[in-house]
Amino acid sequence: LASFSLQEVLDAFKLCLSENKEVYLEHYVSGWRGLVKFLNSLGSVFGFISKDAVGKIKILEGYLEGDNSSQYATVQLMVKYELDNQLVDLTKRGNHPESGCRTLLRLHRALRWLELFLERLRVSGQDEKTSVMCADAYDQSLSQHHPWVVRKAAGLAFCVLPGREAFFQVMNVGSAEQVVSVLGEAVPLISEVYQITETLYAEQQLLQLP
Ligand SMILES: CCCCCCCC/C=C\CCCCCCCC(=O)N[C@@H](COP(=O)(O)O)[C@H](O)/C=C/CCCCCCCCCCCCC
Repeated sequence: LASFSLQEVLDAFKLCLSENKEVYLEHYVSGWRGLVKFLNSLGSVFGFISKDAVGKIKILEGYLEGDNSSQYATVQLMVKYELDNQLVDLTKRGNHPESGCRTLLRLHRALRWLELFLERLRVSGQDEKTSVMCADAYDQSLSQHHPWVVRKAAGLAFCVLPGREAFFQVMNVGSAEQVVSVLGEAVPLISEVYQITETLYAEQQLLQLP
Protein backbone atom coordinates (compact mmCIF):
# COMPACT_ATOMS: atom_id res chain seq x y z
CA LEU A 1 0.00 0.00 0.00
CA ALA A 2 1.43 3.37 -0.99
CA SER A 3 2.01 5.73 1.90
CA PHE A 4 -0.06 8.81 2.47
CA SER A 5 0.85 12.10 0.86
CA LEU A 6 -1.00 15.31 1.59
CA GLN A 7 0.03 16.53 -1.85
CA GLU A 8 -1.94 13.71 -3.42
CA VAL A 9 -5.08 14.69 -1.51
CA LEU A 10 -4.52 18.29 -2.48
CA ASP A 11 -4.19 17.32 -6.15
CA ALA A 12 -7.45 15.37 -6.00
CA PHE A 13 -9.35 18.31 -4.51
CA LYS A 14 -7.77 20.61 -7.11
CA LEU A 15 -9.11 18.40 -9.88
CA CYS A 16 -12.52 18.37 -8.23
CA LEU A 17 -13.79 21.62 -9.69
CA SER A 18 -14.72 21.98 -13.34
CA GLU A 19 -14.41 25.30 -15.17
CA ASN A 20 -17.98 26.21 -14.35
CA LYS A 21 -17.57 25.10 -10.75
CA GLU A 22 -19.16 21.71 -10.85
CA VAL A 23 -17.77 19.05 -8.52
CA TYR A 24 -16.37 15.94 -10.20
CA LEU A 25 -17.42 12.94 -8.15
CA GLU A 26 -14.44 10.85 -9.26
CA HIS A 27 -11.90 13.28 -7.80
CA TYR A 28 -14.01 13.96 -4.70
CA VAL A 29 -14.00 10.26 -3.96
CA SER A 30 -10.32 9.99 -4.74
CA GLY A 31 -9.58 12.81 -2.27
CA TRP A 32 -11.41 10.83 0.39
CA ARG A 33 -9.53 7.67 -0.51
CA GLY A 34 -6.29 9.54 0.15
CA LEU A 35 -7.58 10.82 3.49
CA VAL A 36 -8.58 7.34 4.58
CA LYS A 37 -5.02 6.18 3.83
CA PHE A 38 -3.87 8.79 6.29
CA LEU A 39 -6.39 7.72 8.88
CA ASN A 40 -5.37 4.08 8.53
CA SER A 41 -1.74 4.98 9.14
CA LEU A 42 -2.76 6.38 12.54
CA GLY A 43 -3.69 2.95 13.86
CA SER A 44 -6.57 0.63 14.58
CA VAL A 45 -8.29 2.95 17.10
CA PHE A 46 -9.56 4.82 14.08
CA GLY A 47 -10.81 1.65 12.42
CA PHE A 48 -14.49 2.32 13.09
CA ILE A 49 -14.22 5.74 11.47
CA SER A 50 -12.23 4.44 8.53
CA LYS A 51 -14.71 1.59 8.04
CA ASP A 52 -17.64 3.98 7.79
CA ALA A 53 -15.80 6.27 5.38
CA VAL A 54 -14.69 3.33 3.20
CA GLY A 55 -18.26 2.02 3.11
CA LYS A 56 -19.46 5.34 1.78
CA ILE A 57 -16.60 5.65 -0.69
CA LYS A 58 -17.46 2.18 -2.01
CA ILE A 59 -21.12 3.10 -2.50
CA LEU A 60 -20.13 6.12 -4.58
CA GLU A 61 -17.52 4.11 -6.51
CA GLY A 62 -20.29 1.66 -7.34
CA TYR A 63 -22.27 4.47 -8.99
CA LEU A 64 -19.19 5.77 -10.79
CA GLU A 65 -18.59 2.33 -12.28
CA GLY A 66 -22.23 1.37 -12.75
CA ASP A 67 -24.58 1.41 -15.73
CA ASN A 68 -25.55 5.04 -15.16
CA SER A 69 -22.01 6.29 -14.58
CA SER A 70 -22.46 9.29 -16.89
CA GLN A 71 -25.20 10.56 -14.55
CA TYR A 72 -22.67 10.51 -11.73
CA ALA A 73 -19.86 12.46 -13.39
CA THR A 74 -20.53 15.50 -11.20
CA VAL A 75 -22.36 16.07 -7.94
CA GLN A 76 -24.69 18.43 -9.81
CA LEU A 77 -25.61 15.72 -12.33
CA MET A 78 -26.02 13.12 -9.60
CA VAL A 79 -28.43 15.29 -7.62
CA LYS A 80 -30.53 16.01 -10.70
CA TYR A 81 -30.55 12.41 -11.88
CA GLU A 82 -31.46 10.91 -8.51
CA LEU A 83 -34.15 13.51 -7.76
CA ASP A 84 -35.68 13.32 -11.26
CA ASN A 85 -35.89 9.54 -10.94
CA GLN A 86 -37.12 9.39 -7.33
CA LEU A 87 -33.98 7.60 -6.21
CA VAL A 88 -33.62 9.48 -2.91
CA ASP A 89 -35.38 8.89 0.42
CA LEU A 90 -36.25 12.49 1.25
CA THR A 91 -37.88 12.37 4.68
CA LYS A 92 -37.40 8.91 6.11
CA ARG A 93 -35.38 5.80 5.34
CA GLY A 94 -37.18 3.79 2.66
CA ASN A 95 -36.27 2.11 -0.59
CA HIS A 96 -33.09 4.09 -1.22
CA PRO A 97 -30.98 3.90 1.94
CA GLU A 98 -27.80 4.13 -0.14
CA SER A 99 -28.60 6.93 -2.54
CA GLY A 100 -25.66 8.89 -3.88
CA CYS A 101 -27.20 12.06 -2.45
CA ARG A 102 -27.44 10.86 1.16
CA THR A 103 -24.11 9.07 1.00
CA LEU A 104 -22.28 12.12 -0.31
CA LEU A 105 -24.00 14.28 2.32
CA ARG A 106 -22.25 12.28 5.07
CA LEU A 107 -18.85 12.87 3.49
CA HIS A 108 -19.77 16.47 2.79
CA ARG A 109 -20.46 17.07 6.49
CA ALA A 110 -17.13 15.45 7.29
CA LEU A 111 -15.43 17.76 4.80
CA ARG A 112 -16.48 20.73 6.93
CA TRP A 113 -14.81 19.07 9.91
CA LEU A 114 -11.68 18.59 7.77
CA GLU A 115 -11.66 22.22 6.68
CA LEU A 116 -11.92 23.45 10.28
CA PHE A 117 -9.33 20.99 11.54
CA LEU A 118 -6.78 21.74 8.82
CA GLU A 119 -7.19 25.47 9.34
CA ARG A 120 -6.61 25.02 13.08
CA LEU A 121 -3.53 22.93 12.33
CA ARG A 122 -2.24 25.53 9.90
CA VAL A 123 -2.32 28.38 12.39
CA SER A 124 -1.37 26.26 15.42
CA GLY A 125 1.67 26.83 17.56
CA GLN A 126 4.28 24.17 18.29
CA ASP A 127 2.83 23.27 21.68
CA GLU A 128 -0.79 22.91 20.66
CA LYS A 129 -2.43 19.51 20.91
CA THR A 130 -3.83 17.89 17.75
CA SER A 131 -6.42 16.10 19.90
CA VAL A 132 -7.83 19.43 21.10
CA MET A 133 -7.78 20.96 17.61
CA CYS A 134 -9.51 17.90 16.20
CA ALA A 135 -12.13 17.77 18.96
CA ASP A 136 -12.89 21.50 18.62
CA ALA A 137 -13.36 21.15 14.86
CA TYR A 138 -15.58 18.12 15.40
CA ASP A 139 -17.70 19.88 18.04
CA GLN A 140 -18.27 22.79 15.67
CA SER A 141 -19.36 20.62 12.77
CA LEU A 142 -19.87 16.90 12.35
CA SER A 143 -20.79 16.13 15.96
CA GLN A 144 -24.19 17.82 15.50
CA HIS A 145 -25.14 14.99 13.17
CA HIS A 146 -23.96 12.17 15.40
CA PRO A 147 -25.71 10.41 18.27
CA TRP A 148 -24.17 10.43 21.72
CA VAL A 149 -22.47 7.05 21.39
CA VAL A 150 -20.65 8.04 18.18
CA ARG A 151 -19.60 11.37 19.71
CA LYS A 152 -18.25 9.53 22.74
CA ALA A 153 -16.28 7.02 20.63
CA ALA A 154 -14.90 9.79 18.42
CA GLY A 155 -13.85 11.75 21.51
CA LEU A 156 -11.95 8.74 22.84
CA ALA A 157 -10.22 8.18 19.49
CA PHE A 158 -9.09 11.82 19.30
CA CYS A 159 -7.24 11.39 22.59
CA VAL A 160 -4.75 9.01 21.03
CA LEU A 161 -3.91 11.23 18.04
CA PRO A 162 -0.17 11.76 17.71
CA GLY A 163 1.24 15.12 18.75
CA ARG A 164 1.61 17.98 16.29
CA GLU A 165 5.18 17.14 15.27
CA ALA A 166 4.54 13.44 14.65
CA PHE A 167 1.30 14.34 12.90
CA PHE A 168 3.16 16.65 10.53
CA GLN A 169 5.61 13.84 9.78
CA VAL A 170 2.84 11.43 8.79
CA MET A 171 1.60 14.08 6.38
CA ASN A 172 4.73 13.41 4.39
CA VAL A 173 5.35 16.84 2.86
CA GLY A 174 8.57 17.88 4.54
CA SER A 175 9.36 20.49 7.17
CA ALA A 176 6.76 22.14 9.40
CA GLU A 177 7.02 25.25 7.21
CA GLN A 178 6.23 23.18 4.12
CA VAL A 179 3.27 21.56 5.86
CA VAL A 180 1.91 24.99 6.79
CA SER A 181 2.35 26.17 3.22
CA VAL A 182 0.62 23.13 1.68
CA LEU A 183 -2.19 23.57 4.21
CA GLY A 184 -2.47 27.19 3.12
CA GLU A 185 -3.16 25.92 -0.35
CA ALA A 186 -5.39 23.01 0.70
CA VAL A 187 -7.81 24.79 3.05
CA PRO A 188 -9.24 27.32 0.55
CA LEU A 189 -9.63 24.56 -2.03
CA ILE A 190 -11.47 22.26 0.35
CA SER A 191 -13.54 25.20 1.50
CA GLU A 192 -14.60 26.04 -2.05
CA VAL A 193 -15.61 22.45 -2.83
CA TYR A 194 -17.54 22.40 0.45
CA GLN A 195 -19.35 25.69 -0.23
CA ILE A 196 -20.41 24.71 -3.74
CA THR A 197 -21.85 21.42 -2.51
CA GLU A 198 -23.47 23.12 0.49
CA THR A 199 -25.22 25.69 -1.73
CA LEU A 200 -26.44 23.01 -4.12
CA TYR A 201 -27.80 20.84 -1.30
CA ALA A 202 -29.42 23.85 0.39
CA GLU A 203 -31.14 24.91 -2.85
CA GLN A 204 -32.53 21.43 -3.29
CA GLN A 205 -33.39 21.08 0.41
CA LEU A 206 -31.20 18.02 0.79
CA LEU A 207 -29.25 19.01 3.87
CA GLN A 208 -31.24 16.78 6.23
CA LEU A 209 -31.48 13.59 4.15
CA PRO A 210 -32.10 10.58 6.41
C1 LIG B 1 -4.57 15.82 5.56
C2 LIG B 1 -4.09 15.22 6.77
C3 LIG B 1 -4.75 15.56 8.03
C4 LIG B 1 -6.14 15.20 8.18
C5 LIG B 1 -6.41 13.79 7.87
C6 LIG B 1 -7.72 13.40 8.32
C7 LIG B 1 -8.07 12.08 7.80
C8 LIG B 1 -9.49 11.83 7.99
C9 LIG B 1 -9.95 10.74 7.14
C10 LIG B 1 -11.17 10.36 7.13
C11 LIG B 1 -12.18 11.04 7.97
C12 LIG B 1 -13.30 10.17 8.23
C13 LIG B 1 -14.56 10.70 7.75
C14 LIG B 1 -15.67 10.10 8.51
C15 LIG B 1 -16.92 10.14 7.75
C16 LIG B 1 -18.04 10.02 8.69
C17 LIG B 1 -19.34 10.02 7.99
C18 LIG B 1 -20.44 9.97 9.04
O1 LIG B 1 -20.72 10.99 9.65
N1 LIG B 1 -21.02 8.80 9.28
C19 LIG B 1 -22.00 8.61 10.32
C20 LIG B 1 -23.40 8.65 9.76
O2 LIG B 1 -23.53 7.72 8.75
P1 LIG B 1 -24.92 6.96 8.51
O3 LIG B 1 -25.14 6.09 9.71
O4 LIG B 1 -25.96 8.01 8.39
O5 LIG B 1 -24.72 6.17 7.24
C21 LIG B 1 -21.69 7.31 11.05
O6 LIG B 1 -22.60 7.10 12.06
C22 LIG B 1 -20.29 7.45 11.57
C23 LIG B 1 -19.62 6.52 12.15
C24 LIG B 1 -18.15 6.69 12.46
C25 LIG B 1 -17.76 7.82 13.35
C26 LIG B 1 -17.34 9.06 12.63
C27 LIG B 1 -16.59 10.02 13.52
C28 LIG B 1 -15.94 11.05 12.65
C29 LIG B 1 -14.91 11.83 13.35
C30 LIG B 1 -14.16 12.76 12.44
C31 LIG B 1 -12.95 12.15 11.82
C32 LIG B 1 -11.82 12.09 12.76
C33 LIG B 1 -10.55 11.58 12.17
C34 LIG B 1 -9.41 12.03 12.99
C35 LIG B 1 -8.11 11.83 12.33
C36 LIG B 1 -7.23 13.01 12.29
